[in-house]
Amino acid sequence: MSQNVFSRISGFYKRCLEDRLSAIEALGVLDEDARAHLASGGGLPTAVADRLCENVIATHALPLGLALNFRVNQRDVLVPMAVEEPSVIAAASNAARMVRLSGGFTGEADPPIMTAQVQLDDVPDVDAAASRVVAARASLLAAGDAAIPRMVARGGGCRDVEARVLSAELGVLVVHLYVEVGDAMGANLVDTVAEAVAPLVQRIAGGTLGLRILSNLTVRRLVRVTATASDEALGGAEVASGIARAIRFAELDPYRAATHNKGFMNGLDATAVALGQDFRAIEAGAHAYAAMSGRYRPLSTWERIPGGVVGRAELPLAVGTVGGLAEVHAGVRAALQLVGAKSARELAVVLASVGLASNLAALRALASEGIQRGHMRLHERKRALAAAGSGGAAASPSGEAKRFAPERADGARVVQQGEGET
Ligand SMILES: CC(C)(COP(=O)([O-])OP(=O)([O-])OC[C@H]1O[C@@H](n2cnc3c(N)ncnc32)[C@H](O)[C@@H]1OP(=O)([O-])[O-])[C@@H](O)C(=O)NCCC(=O)NCCSC(=O)C[C@@](C)(O)CC(=O)[O-]
Ligand SMILES: NC(=O)C1=CN([C@@H]2O[C@H](COP(=O)(O)OP(=O)(O)OC[C@H]3O[C@@H](n4cnc5c(N)ncnc54)[C@H](OP(=O)(O)O)[C@@H]3O)[C@@H](O)[C@H]2O)C=CC1
Repeated sequence: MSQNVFSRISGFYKRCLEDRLSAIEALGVLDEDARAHLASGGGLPTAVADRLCENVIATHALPLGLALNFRVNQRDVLVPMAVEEPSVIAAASNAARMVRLSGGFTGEADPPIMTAQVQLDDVPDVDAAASRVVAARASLLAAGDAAIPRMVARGGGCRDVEARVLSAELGVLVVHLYVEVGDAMGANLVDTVAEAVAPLVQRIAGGTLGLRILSNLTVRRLVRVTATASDEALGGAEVASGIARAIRFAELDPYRAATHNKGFMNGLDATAVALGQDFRAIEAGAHAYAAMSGRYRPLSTWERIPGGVVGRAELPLAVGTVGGLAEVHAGVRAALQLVGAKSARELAVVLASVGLASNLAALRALASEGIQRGHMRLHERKRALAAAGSGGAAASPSGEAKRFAPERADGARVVQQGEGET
């Protein structure tokens, strides 16, 4: 399968659904199963669903769309998003188009190091116990590695030990084991390590054993991305200055920072859902990191530079290209093929870039015309559907829900065959 896609497909949204799918199939990034899955409308067989969680009675669908125009570390990327909110995909595509004119997103992710926590209470002389734990580093790493031999064989495993005294008075000691998890998100692997090393940790430190679980604040698994956009692409110097002023607002005010970060997570979460990632874990880590300085802050900044703005974001991001749903959900497999990330680290950089794009699109709109024109124009289509009732089937003139084509501003239905890519 080819991975040399060209993600700048102008006017993609004006085509009908079948034409969009054909255009993507023609790129050659999907295998036969993924093509068949998407051509059949996606979804999940109930027999598979019945194995994924408990008490299953049906499946519950979301639209799957593609955000376009992304270029990340010199590679064009198609970004699948599973999301119900209108304008999220359009907005990310819009900002990616602007950033692309300045060369695209660049970024790097730390090695995939997860954190296992072991809690001990009532530890006598807790500072001395912490020193003993650190001194026993080699045997703790070996005990952890022994619990995950296949991960060690593929080059991962336990890397470091840290002892944190949370309360000297109460003798609360928490021991961290840092575990490299390859291309997995790693939660189950790390929980295995936490439970395996806990008895040894207790023998070394004393006290009463408590929880043995990963931390979702994966501070040794950060991703950093940056992007620039020119005044011209943004719609003028005033808009660019407005974006930089929006950052000052978010830095000064947690009420604004929460909305800023919601906008940042818009496309990131949608992509994480399409890719079968644990979005609860991603959200927990991102917001905990945003508050790490003691004050809740924006996950991204945009700074004025001559002729434009430069954006930067840093956040913990534990995602995987293997494990979780990757082997069992045909839609997730198709989404992973569309993104084409070769490793968990590469995937993390793509996801953080999507976050920065969502953030830029929202700030550009907020700093210029306001959010409502673009957002509500797309929201209206949903309202029309709701007014027509019965989830869309009744709204389609042919009675065929799948043949839904977007409406242009003039209300005409648009079905364009063979529209050229630019
Ligand atoms: C909505 C747009 C993109 C319209 O923007 P526009 O200026 O009308 O777009 P355009 O016609 O100039 O098209 C530019 C590009 O946008 C994309 N695009 C344009 N229209 C579509 C569409 N229908 N479907 C798919 N893609 C679309 C497409 O890539 C297109 O390129 P082209 O294909 O023409 O070469 C713009 O107004 C925008 O970016 N708005 C931001 C919307 C947004 O952020 N929505 C998120 C929900 S609001 C929220 O939750 C967060 C918030 C706002 O509270 C966060 C915060 O406060 O920070
Ligand atoms: N707080 C949280 O965030 C929690 C999350 N979870 C859930 O845990 C799941 C994620 O855990 P995770 O451990 O990633 O998933 P899995 O349990 O699916 O483990 C990953 C699997 O991938 C296999 N694998 C194959 N190739 C590789 C490779 N190159 N690198 C790494 N692993 C490879 C591993 O094989 P092998 O066994 O041979 O090593 C392992 O079986 C998610 O479903 C999440 O929702 C669970 C508990 C808590």
